[in-house]
Amino acid sequence: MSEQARTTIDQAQVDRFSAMAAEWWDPKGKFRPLHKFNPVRLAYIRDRVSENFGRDAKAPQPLKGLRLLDIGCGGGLLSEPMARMGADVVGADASEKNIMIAKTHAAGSGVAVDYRAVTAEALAQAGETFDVVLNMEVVEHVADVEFFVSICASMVRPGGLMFVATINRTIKAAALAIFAAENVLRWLPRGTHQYEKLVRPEELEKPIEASGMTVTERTGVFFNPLANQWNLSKDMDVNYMLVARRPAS
Ligand SMILES: C[S@@+](CC[C@H](N)C(=O)[O-])C[C@H]1O[C@@H](n2cnc3c(N)ncnc32)[C@H](O)[C@@H]1O
Repeated sequence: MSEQARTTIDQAQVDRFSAMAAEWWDPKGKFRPLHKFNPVRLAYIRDRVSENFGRDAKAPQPLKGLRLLDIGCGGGLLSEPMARMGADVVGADASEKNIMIAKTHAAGSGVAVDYRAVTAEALAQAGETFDVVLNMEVVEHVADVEFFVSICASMVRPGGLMFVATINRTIKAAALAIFAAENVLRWLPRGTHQYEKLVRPEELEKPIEASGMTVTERTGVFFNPLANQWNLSKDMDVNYMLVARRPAS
Protein backbone atom coordinates (compact mmCIF):
# COMPACT_ATOMS: atom_id res chain seq x y z
CA MET A 1 0.00 0.00 0.00
CA SER A 2 1.38 3.46 -0.80
CA GLU A 3 2.11 5.73 2.19
CA GLN A 4 -0.56 8.15 0.94
CA ALA A 5 -3.30 5.51 1.00
CA ARG A 6 -2.46 4.51 4.56
CA THR A 7 -4.52 5.99 7.37
CA THR A 8 -4.31 5.70 11.14
CA ILE A 9 -8.03 6.31 11.56
CA ASP A 10 -10.29 3.48 12.68
CA GLN A 11 -13.53 5.43 12.34
CA ALA A 12 -15.55 3.12 14.62
CA GLN A 13 -13.02 3.76 17.40
CA VAL A 14 -13.02 7.51 16.89
CA ASP A 15 -16.86 7.52 16.88
CA ARG A 16 -16.89 5.56 20.15
CA PHE A 17 -14.72 8.21 21.84
CA SER A 18 -16.74 11.06 20.35
CA ALA A 19 -19.92 9.55 21.81
CA MET A 20 -18.39 9.57 25.31
CA ALA A 21 -16.70 12.98 24.98
CA ALA A 22 -18.86 14.75 27.56
CA GLU A 23 -17.47 12.44 30.26
CA TRP A 24 -13.76 13.16 29.81
CA TRP A 25 -13.37 15.24 32.95
CA ASP A 26 -15.67 13.21 35.23
CA PRO A 27 -13.31 11.25 37.52
CA LYS A 28 -16.14 8.78 38.25
CA GLY A 29 -17.30 8.51 34.63
CA LYS A 30 -16.30 6.38 31.66
CA PHE A 31 -12.69 7.59 31.77
CA ARG A 32 -12.21 6.76 35.44
CA PRO A 33 -9.24 4.43 34.75
CA LEU A 34 -7.36 7.24 32.98
CA HIS A 35 -8.01 9.61 35.89
CA LYS A 36 -6.70 6.92 38.27
CA PHE A 37 -3.67 6.36 36.03
CA ASN A 38 -2.75 10.01 35.95
CA PRO A 39 -0.64 10.38 39.12
CA VAL A 40 1.71 7.52 38.23
CA ARG A 41 2.07 8.33 34.54
CA LEU A 42 2.45 12.10 35.06
CA ALA A 43 5.25 11.60 37.57
CA TYR A 44 6.91 9.06 35.28
CA ILE A 45 6.82 11.41 32.28
CA ARG A 46 7.98 14.42 34.32
CA ASP A 47 10.93 12.50 35.78
CA ARG A 48 12.10 10.94 32.48
CA VAL A 49 11.76 14.21 30.55
CA SER A 50 13.55 16.17 33.28
CA GLU A 51 16.38 13.63 33.34
CA ASN A 52 16.71 13.64 29.54
CA PHE A 53 16.77 17.43 29.22
CA GLY A 54 18.82 18.09 32.38
CA ARG A 55 15.96 19.73 34.27
CA ASP A 56 15.12 19.69 37.97
CA ALA A 57 12.00 17.50 38.20
CA LYS A 58 11.08 19.20 41.49
CA ALA A 59 11.08 22.70 39.95
CA PRO A 60 7.62 24.25 39.56
CA GLN A 61 7.88 24.11 35.74
CA PRO A 62 10.46 21.46 34.85
CA LEU A 63 9.23 21.22 31.22
CA LYS A 64 9.49 24.95 30.53
CA GLY A 65 10.19 25.74 26.88
CA LEU A 66 9.91 22.14 25.64
CA ARG A 67 7.53 21.57 22.73
CA LEU A 68 5.31 18.58 23.48
CA LEU A 69 2.76 16.71 21.37
CA ASP A 70 -0.02 14.79 23.15
CA ILE A 71 -1.32 12.68 20.27
CA GLY A 72 -4.78 11.18 20.81
CA CYS A 73 -5.20 13.67 23.66
CA GLY A 74 -8.92 12.99 24.21
CA GLY A 75 -10.25 15.59 26.64
CA GLY A 76 -6.75 16.71 27.62
CA LEU A 77 -6.15 14.74 30.84
CA LEU A 78 -2.41 14.79 30.08
CA SER A 79 -2.19 17.95 27.99
CA GLU A 80 -3.32 20.26 30.79
CA PRO A 81 -0.90 19.00 33.47
CA MET A 82 1.95 19.01 30.92
CA ALA A 83 1.19 22.66 30.12
CA ARG A 84 1.14 23.42 33.85
CA MET A 85 4.62 21.90 34.06
CA GLY A 86 5.72 24.53 31.55
CA ALA A 87 5.62 22.65 28.22
CA ASP A 88 4.29 24.25 25.03
CA VAL A 89 1.65 21.63 24.37
CA VAL A 90 -0.07 20.67 21.13
CA GLY A 91 -3.01 18.38 21.98
CA ALA A 92 -4.19 16.54 18.87
CA ASP A 93 -7.08 14.15 18.47
CA ALA A 94 -8.96 12.67 15.53
CA SER A 95 -12.28 13.43 17.23
CA GLU A 96 -13.60 16.98 16.88
CA LYS A 97 -15.89 16.45 19.86
CA ASN A 98 -12.97 15.52 22.09
CA ILE A 99 -11.12 18.64 21.01
CA MET A 100 -14.18 20.78 21.68
CA ILE A 101 -14.43 19.40 25.24
CA ALA A 102 -10.67 19.78 25.75
CA LYS A 103 -10.72 23.41 24.61
CA THR A 104 -13.69 24.26 26.82
CA HIS A 105 -12.07 22.64 29.86
CA ALA A 106 -8.70 24.33 29.32
CA ALA A 107 -10.41 27.72 28.97
CA GLY A 108 -12.19 27.08 32.29
CA SER A 109 -8.95 26.09 34.02
CA GLY A 110 -6.95 28.95 32.52
CA VAL A 111 -4.38 26.61 30.93
CA ALA A 112 -2.93 27.34 27.47
CA VAL A 113 -2.92 24.30 25.19
CA ASP A 114 -2.90 24.40 21.39
CA TYR A 115 -5.69 21.88 20.72
CA ARG A 116 -6.20 20.64 17.17
CA ALA A 117 -8.62 18.15 15.59
CA VAL A 118 -6.06 16.47 13.34
CA THR A 119 -4.41 13.13 12.74
CA ALA A 120 -0.76 12.36 13.43
CA GLU A 121 -0.15 12.02 9.69
CA ALA A 122 -1.51 15.52 9.03
CA LEU A 123 0.80 17.00 11.68
CA ALA A 124 3.82 15.16 10.29
CA GLN A 125 2.97 16.22 6.76
CA ALA A 126 2.84 19.84 7.93
CA GLY A 127 6.45 19.43 9.14
CA GLU A 128 5.68 19.69 12.87
CA THR A 129 8.41 18.51 15.26
CA PHE A 130 8.55 18.14 19.04
CA ASP A 131 10.97 17.59 21.92
CA VAL A 132 8.52 15.12 23.46
CA VAL A 133 5.72 13.05 21.93
CA LEU A 134 3.18 11.43 24.25
CA ASN A 135 1.45 8.50 22.66
CA MET A 136 -0.63 7.30 25.59
CA GLU A 137 -3.38 4.68 25.37
CA VAL A 138 -3.92 5.34 21.66
CA VAL A 139 -2.19 2.60 19.65
CA GLU A 140 -4.85 0.02 20.61
CA HIS A 141 -7.45 2.27 18.95
CA VAL A 142 -5.79 3.09 15.61
CA ALA A 143 -6.16 1.45 12.21
CA ASP A 144 -2.50 0.79 11.41
CA VAL A 145 -0.24 0.57 14.47
CA GLU A 146 3.05 0.36 12.58
CA PHE A 147 2.23 3.41 10.46
CA PHE A 148 0.92 5.38 13.45
CA VAL A 149 4.02 4.71 15.54
CA SER A 150 6.39 5.50 12.63
CA ILE A 151 4.59 8.78 11.96
CA CYS A 152 4.70 9.78 15.65
CA ALA A 153 8.39 8.84 15.90
CA SER A 154 9.19 10.88 12.79
CA MET A 155 8.07 14.04 14.64
CA VAL A 156 10.54 13.58 17.54
CA ARG A 157 13.48 16.00 17.32
CA PRO A 158 17.08 14.83 17.79
CA GLY A 159 17.68 14.25 21.49
CA GLY A 160 13.90 14.05 22.09
CA LEU A 161 11.69 11.40 23.66
CA MET A 162 8.53 9.49 22.81
CA PHE A 163 6.40 7.73 25.44
CA VAL A 164 4.04 4.96 24.38
CA ALA A 165 1.54 3.43 26.80
CA THR A 166 -0.89 0.65 25.96
CA ILE A 167 -2.22 -2.81 26.89
CA ASN A 168 -0.33 -5.99 25.99
CA ARG A 169 -1.98 -8.70 23.87
CA THR A 170 -1.85 -11.52 26.43
CA ILE A 171 -4.35 -13.87 28.02
CA LYS A 172 -3.77 -12.07 31.34
CA ALA A 173 -4.68 -8.73 29.71
CA ALA A 174 -7.79 -10.28 28.15
CA ALA A 175 -8.83 -11.50 31.61
CA LEU A 176 -7.99 -8.34 33.59
CA ALA A 177 -8.01 -5.34 31.24
CA ILE A 178 -10.98 -6.50 29.17
CA PHE A 179 -13.15 -9.08 30.98
CA ALA A 180 -12.74 -7.87 34.57
CA ALA A 181 -12.50 -4.14 33.79
CA GLU A 182 -15.52 -4.12 31.49
CA ASN A 183 -17.79 -6.84 32.95
CA VAL A 184 -16.94 -7.29 36.63
CA LEU A 185 -15.52 -4.01 37.93
CA ARG A 186 -17.41 -2.00 35.29
CA TRP A 187 -14.54 0.51 35.10
CA LEU A 188 -14.97 0.81 31.34
CA PRO A 189 -17.97 0.50 29.01
CA ARG A 190 -18.25 -2.91 27.33
CA GLY A 191 -16.41 -3.02 23.99
CA THR A 192 -13.84 -0.33 24.93
CA HIS A 193 -11.01 -2.71 24.08
CA GLN A 194 -10.86 -5.57 21.57
CA TYR A 195 -8.34 -8.33 22.14
CA GLU A 196 -7.17 -8.39 18.50
CA LYS A 197 -6.34 -4.67 18.65
CA LEU A 198 -4.10 -4.95 21.72
CA VAL A 199 -0.42 -4.43 20.95
CA ARG A 200 2.65 -6.40 22.06
CA PRO A 201 5.82 -4.45 23.01
CA GLU A 202 7.80 -5.90 20.09
CA GLU A 203 5.15 -4.61 17.65
CA LEU A 204 5.89 -1.08 18.90
CA GLU A 205 9.63 -1.52 19.12
CA LYS A 206 9.97 -2.55 15.47
CA PRO A 207 8.71 0.75 13.95
CA ILE A 208 10.36 2.76 16.76
CA GLU A 209 13.78 1.27 16.04
CA ALA A 210 13.18 1.49 12.26
CA SER A 211 12.62 5.24 12.69
CA GLY A 212 16.11 5.61 14.18
CA MET A 213 15.00 5.84 17.82
CA THR A 214 16.17 3.61 20.66
CA VAL A 215 13.89 2.14 23.30
CA THR A 216 15.53 3.20 26.56
CA GLU A 217 13.03 1.89 29.11
CA ARG A 218 10.18 -0.58 29.39
CA THR A 219 7.92 -0.73 32.43
CA GLY A 220 4.68 -2.37 33.47
CA VAL A 221 1.90 -0.51 35.26
CA PHE A 222 -0.20 -2.60 37.62
CA PHE A 223 -3.28 -1.93 39.70
CA ASN A 224 -2.91 -2.56 43.43
CA PRO A 225 -6.46 -3.20 44.72
CA LEU A 226 -5.40 -2.84 48.38
CA ALA A 227 -3.99 0.65 47.88
CA ASN A 228 -6.59 1.38 45.18
CA GLN A 229 -3.87 2.83 42.97
CA TRP A 230 -1.69 2.10 39.95
CA ASN A 231 2.02 1.52 40.46
CA LEU A 232 5.00 0.94 38.21
CA SER A 233 5.83 -2.75 38.00
CA LYS A 234 8.19 -5.20 36.29
CA ASP A 235 5.14 -7.04 34.98
CA MET A 236 4.39 -5.90 31.42
CA ASP A 237 1.72 -8.53 30.78
CA VAL A 238 -1.19 -6.10 31.06
CA ASN A 239 -0.57 -2.32 31.00
CA TYR A 240 2.88 -1.10 30.05
CA MET A 241 4.86 1.94 28.89
CA LEU A 242 7.90 2.33 26.65
CA VAL A 243 10.26 5.30 26.45
CA ALA A 244 12.20 5.85 23.23
CA ARG A 245 14.92 8.41 22.51
CA ARG A 246 16.11 9.84 19.22
CA PRO A 247 19.91 10.25 19.33
CA ALA A 248 21.10 13.85 19.34
CA SER A 249 22.46 14.75 15.90
C1 LIG B 1 -8.11 5.99 25.27
S1 LIG B 1 -8.09 7.61 24.59
C2 LIG B 1 -6.56 8.21 25.26
C3 LIG B 1 -6.62 9.64 25.68
C4 LIG B 1 -5.35 10.24 26.26
N1 LIG B 1 -4.19 9.95 25.44
C5 LIG B 1 -5.10 9.77 27.66
O1 LIG B 1 -4.33 8.82 27.85
O2 LIG B 1 -5.69 10.34 28.59
C6 LIG B 1 -7.69 7.36 22.88
C7 LIG B 1 -7.83 8.63 22.05
O3 LIG B 1 -7.20 8.43 20.78
C8 LIG B 1 -7.95 9.13 19.79
N2 LIG B 1 -7.58 8.56 18.50
C9 LIG B 1 -7.90 7.35 17.99
N3 LIG B 1 -7.33 7.19 16.78
C10 LIG B 1 -6.60 8.31 16.54
C11 LIG B 1 -5.77 8.74 15.48
N4 LIG B 1 -5.55 7.96 14.42
N5 LIG B 1 -5.17 9.94 15.55
C12 LIG B 1 -5.39 10.75 16.62
N6 LIG B 1 -6.18 10.40 17.67
C13 LIG B 1 -6.77 9.20 17.63
C14 LIG B 1 -9.38 8.90 20.21
O4 LIG B 1 -10.27 9.83 19.63
C15 LIG B 1 -9.27 9.01 21.74
O5 LIG B 1 -9.49 10.32 22.16
